[in-house]
Amino acid sequence: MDLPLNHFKRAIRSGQKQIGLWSHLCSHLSTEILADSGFDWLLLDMEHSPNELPELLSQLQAMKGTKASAIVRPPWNDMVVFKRLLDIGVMTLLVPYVQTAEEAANAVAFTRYPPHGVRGFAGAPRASGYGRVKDYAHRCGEEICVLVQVETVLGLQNLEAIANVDGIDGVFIGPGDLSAALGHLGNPKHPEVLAAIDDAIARIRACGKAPGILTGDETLARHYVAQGCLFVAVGADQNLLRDSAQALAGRFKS
Ligand SMILES: O=C(O)C(=O)C[C@H](O)[C@@H](O)CO
Repeated sequence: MDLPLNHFKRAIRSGQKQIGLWSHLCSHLSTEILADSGFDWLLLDMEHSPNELPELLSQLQAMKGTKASAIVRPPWNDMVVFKRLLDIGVMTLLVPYVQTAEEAANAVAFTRYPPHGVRGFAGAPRASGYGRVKDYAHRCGEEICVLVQVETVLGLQNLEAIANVDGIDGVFIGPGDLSAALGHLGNPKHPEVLAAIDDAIARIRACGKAPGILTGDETLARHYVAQGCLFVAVGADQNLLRDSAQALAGRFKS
């Protein structure tokens, strides 16, 4: 068996935009439906959704063979969590709350086997096709993609240092947390936040790395694509479900 290719990593490396959807629902059934809906990637969230390893594994299985790439956001920049996610076959990680180059370098090291990093070795994990991918241990670093999330003032100050860390493939700006950090909690469309995001996108691009973002506002999403964001989440599954369920009920009950 050959090492599986990371289509998302290859796409952002070659400058192709990737449109995604944020997934909070923690369900292999809804993930299976979403994965064949036309999105390039789905973000399976462990930071702000009640996803644990068994649910996540079912969602990865549901996405197998679909056109959408799985990106997993672990709850924290944590070696042990990364090791378990990589073993079950996660190929792309979005690491929250990275503020310094050192934290970015740690995130990369957690995904690489020695001597390039500190990932613990498992004999035949799911990621290696249960041992059928013979060169998995030596080659997996080529396909593993590390995206870091910058969402604080300190992170913005260190943006170039973070983006330039070897092994960092992209930098995602967290508009929600960044707006809070800039004193505009709950208002990611405040002019100061929008200006900071545009500036960050340009700086990430200047480092030759892929910028990414999330917004449910279609006009803003198109603006971010035009600014050069290469991976843009344009909505979230729980909001789609909430809005369409509420609208359907409303049409009959009002
Ligand atoms: O700061 C942000 O914005 C994010 O990190 C995304 C949030 O977690 C959330 O809006 C996802 O629904």
